[in-house]
Amino acid sequence: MDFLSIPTEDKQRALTELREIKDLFAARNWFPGTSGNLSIRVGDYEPDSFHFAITASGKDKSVHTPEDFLFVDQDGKPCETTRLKPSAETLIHCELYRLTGCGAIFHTHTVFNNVVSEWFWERGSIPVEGVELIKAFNIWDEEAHIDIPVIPNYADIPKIVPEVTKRFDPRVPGIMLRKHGIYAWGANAFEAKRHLEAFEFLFEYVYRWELLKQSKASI
Ligand SMILES: CSC[C@@H](O)[C@@H](O)C(=O)COP(=O)(O)O
Ligand SMILES: [Zn+2]
Repeated sequence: MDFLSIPTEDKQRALTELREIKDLFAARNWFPGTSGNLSIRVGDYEPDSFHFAITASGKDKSVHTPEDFLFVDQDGKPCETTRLKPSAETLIHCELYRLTGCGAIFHTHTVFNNVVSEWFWERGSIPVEGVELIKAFNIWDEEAHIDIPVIPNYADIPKIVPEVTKRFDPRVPGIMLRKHGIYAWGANAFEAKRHLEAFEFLFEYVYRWELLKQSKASI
């Protein structure tokens, strides 16, 4: 599908949703120091042809400006003439859309996600055992176990892309970049938000549980 044939109302709706999510997460301090990025796909999806709205790079995500978002294609190239630069991490969004066909991707840096990614770095994934909120990922087994993949955080973003491809797990709608942040996705903004919130809850749970286990072991 050609970008110009996507209805204007669909593009406007995506921008409004992005603005609302941006406000909400900014209020939770989920974008410290201009970190984080958000995207919502518009129009039809084919693995080699799709479009999405994404946050412009380096912006303070706690304020509104007319230059907060732009539209890019499956290669991360702007769809319209603009002086805005898409997020430096746009290629990670491109790869996640390609792999999943999802409708929205949200990325945040928090202290809890950073700390647990480092704590479990050598293991290659963050284990979560039997916590109720795993159900937010549509995993309904009793006492479910999940492993949230942790991948290296290279300065060169294109180098991260094959790591995403390699470690992507269709059962778990998120990937953690070591000491960097979580990428969570979903069929639409509602689902991606639910997934991101569940990941952040689980990271805090894991952090606190690990700490408790350590203090018990040292008594
Ligand atoms: C300013 S630290 C965070 C960045 O390096 C990056 O990881 C990030 O999440 C935001 O980059 P951006 O280009 O604004 O989308
Ligand atoms: Zn980041």
